[in-house]
Amino acid sequence: MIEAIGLTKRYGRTVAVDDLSFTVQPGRVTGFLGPNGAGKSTTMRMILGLDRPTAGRVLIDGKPYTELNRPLQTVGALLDAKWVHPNRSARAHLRWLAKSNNLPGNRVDQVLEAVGLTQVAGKNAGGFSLGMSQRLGIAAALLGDPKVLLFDEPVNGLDPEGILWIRTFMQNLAAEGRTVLVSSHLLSEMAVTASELIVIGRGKLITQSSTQEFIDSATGNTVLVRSPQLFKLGPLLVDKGFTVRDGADGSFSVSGATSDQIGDIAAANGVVLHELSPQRGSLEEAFMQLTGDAVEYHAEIGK
Ligand SMILES: Nc1ncnc2c1ncn2[C@@H]1O[C@H](COP(=O)(O)OP(=O)(O)OP(=O)(O)O)[C@@H](O)[C@H]1O
Repeated sequence: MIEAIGLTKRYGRTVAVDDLSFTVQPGRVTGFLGPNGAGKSTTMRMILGLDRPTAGRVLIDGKPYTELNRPLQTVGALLDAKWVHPNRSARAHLRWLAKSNNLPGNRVDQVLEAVGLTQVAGKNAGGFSLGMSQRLGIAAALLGDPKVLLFDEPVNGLDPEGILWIRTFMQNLAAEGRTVLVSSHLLSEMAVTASELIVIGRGKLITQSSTQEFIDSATGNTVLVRSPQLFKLGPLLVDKGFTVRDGADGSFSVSGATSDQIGDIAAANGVVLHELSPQRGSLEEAFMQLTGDAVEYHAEIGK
């Protein structure tokens, strides 16, 4: 478990992290979301003892990182995947890491296998694609078999196959009972990866909730309805107290009703439906609304 309590970091006059409190539970993937500059990386660095909080604290299984007896066996992190000696093979890189951290050498082949790099373990890591480098970074994070794992923007720049691989891998790590915290500024990716979300903006907590709750509160319940008999259906829906708005191409947008309710009313009144679709597309918009004021740099239109 990770616990941040009033965590604060100032760089001169910049408040990168501002009185942030949250908990990250084991057994699930927790997404750490926020626009660029929100303070995600700074928070992760403080969790890992790479930066000192100006105020507050952050604990891993009840202790600050600097007080952990076996840090690499407690927490593993993927911060910058390109951090590897270019002329060293993947296996040599991991052996060196294992040796310098007093970790058993037999873990190297286990973690190479776990991330699917066994076949290329003898090749120079400098020639690895971004996806392979990410896998090597994850292998390094897993060397100490830690119960807590942090991933900072792990899918940035990856192709769809690489994204899917990392997503599944993180979910499997959580299913093993580990604590998995993954930062991203991509809400749509987090929506399918994480079951819990911590959303920050300008260093402050905006919300911590389950992903489902976040999506439900973000999207509301608007349903798009297309029918050649909208003139008949519209008044029926209004009578039931639902709000009906004209949409594009002669469609309706209905608020306050589920698609089941609308379908039932249509069927009971012999109304033909051509489309009945719950609108979930506004997830990114909801994220923008929530974090909009918290974006550090807005693009200046017209420049
Ligand atoms: N070493 C530093 N010195 C001064 N300011 C810093 C330093 N590190 C971060 N900041 C500032 O702190 C704020 C938060 O930055 P941080 O990198 O933690 O955000 P982030 O959410 O990880 O953003 P991104 O998604 O762009 O990586 C920004 O205003 C940034 O400019």
